Amino acid sequence: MKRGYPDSPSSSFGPPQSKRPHTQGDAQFLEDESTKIFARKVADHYSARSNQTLEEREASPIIHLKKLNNWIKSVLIQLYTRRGDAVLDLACGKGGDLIKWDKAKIGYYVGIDIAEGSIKDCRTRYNGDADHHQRRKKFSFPARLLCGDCYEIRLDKVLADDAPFDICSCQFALHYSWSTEARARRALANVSALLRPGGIFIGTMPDANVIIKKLRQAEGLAFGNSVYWIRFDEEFSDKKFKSSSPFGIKYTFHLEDAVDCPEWIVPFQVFQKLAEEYDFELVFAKNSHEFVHEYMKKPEFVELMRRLGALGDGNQDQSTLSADEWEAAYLYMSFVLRKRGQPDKTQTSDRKERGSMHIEEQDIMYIGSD
Ligand SMILES: C[S@@+](CC[C@H](N)C(=O)[O-])C[C@H]1O[C@@H](n2cnc3c(N)ncnc32)[C@H](O)[C@@H]1O
Repeated sequence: MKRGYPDSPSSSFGPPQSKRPHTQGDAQFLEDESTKIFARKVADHYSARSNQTLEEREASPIIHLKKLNNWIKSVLIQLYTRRGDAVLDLACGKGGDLIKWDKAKIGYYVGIDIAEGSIKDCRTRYNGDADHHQRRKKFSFPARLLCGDCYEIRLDKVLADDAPFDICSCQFALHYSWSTEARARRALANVSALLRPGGIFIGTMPDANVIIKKLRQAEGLAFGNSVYWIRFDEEFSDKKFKSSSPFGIKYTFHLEDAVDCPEWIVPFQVFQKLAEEYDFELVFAKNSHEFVHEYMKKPEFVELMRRLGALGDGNQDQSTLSADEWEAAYLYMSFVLRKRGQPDKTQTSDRKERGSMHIEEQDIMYIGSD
């Protein structure tokens, strides 16, 4: 078996090192502190991003990429959600997917995010007054919002009455859990504990194989184009990644008009093995380019793409993704995991929905790690 970092999907990063000896005392304290500092940095970055007006959004240099990513999320949601499903939206952000869930006719929604500003925006959007120009009709499902670190806190306790969920979605956010093994495990343990047997975990995250390949092709430690750049820390100057330490591989990611913060590589094969430990089996994993090619073969998703306008409407609007946006899309992949087991059809859910149809500011629950 090839050791080291995988360049191709068939290579392996080696098994997760669950028994890796932890550094003791001061070193452990410093590691914990720096993990907290980075989590705060990520939270502050997203919290500070204000809600854009429709005009500002349309003027974004990556508007077509945003629309393409919305199409990918919509496809995932439409493929795996059934009417009445209870949904856990991990790192829900400003609630950009609320309309998608509404279209899928879900029955209950719980959204959690570490960024207070984003959760507040999500509340405003859910209550129906997010868009300055458009007051949309009320959402048809009750919801609950929480603010906290999903990769630190045990959510099974916090959400004991809301579980089990039929589907969990973590869009463009799971990589923030790969700063340490403990956080990556907490993320998977949380999702596994809250999903029902047979429940589905969908997500989109950076494609480690593409990023590492581009790093190795680059002259230095940075690469990118007019819409994004990625820069690795000096400690990775040899561009070699040990299979024994697949966590904490940090880089800085800048995406025009969207992201500017530390992120972590998620070697997919390690992720898959780790997920198996938490009772997940892989349904599929696809780079965004492959995803587009595959689902653009289906007329309903072609029509959805036309309506969202990522590739222009094929009619008057000929505007489409730029080559640089298409290259940035290549940095991402989507995955679908299924929690092992069969749903118990004889048993009705004993979930006590705690959401409401209108969320007051004081209804947002702030959760800490104790
Ligand atoms: C790129 S945004 C995606 C938001 C949303 N899922 C979407 O697709 O529109 C990443 C989100 O992850 C959230 N996030 C990052 N680390 C987190 C953590 N430890 N716990 C909860 N949310 C986190 C950020 O605050 C941000 O809202």
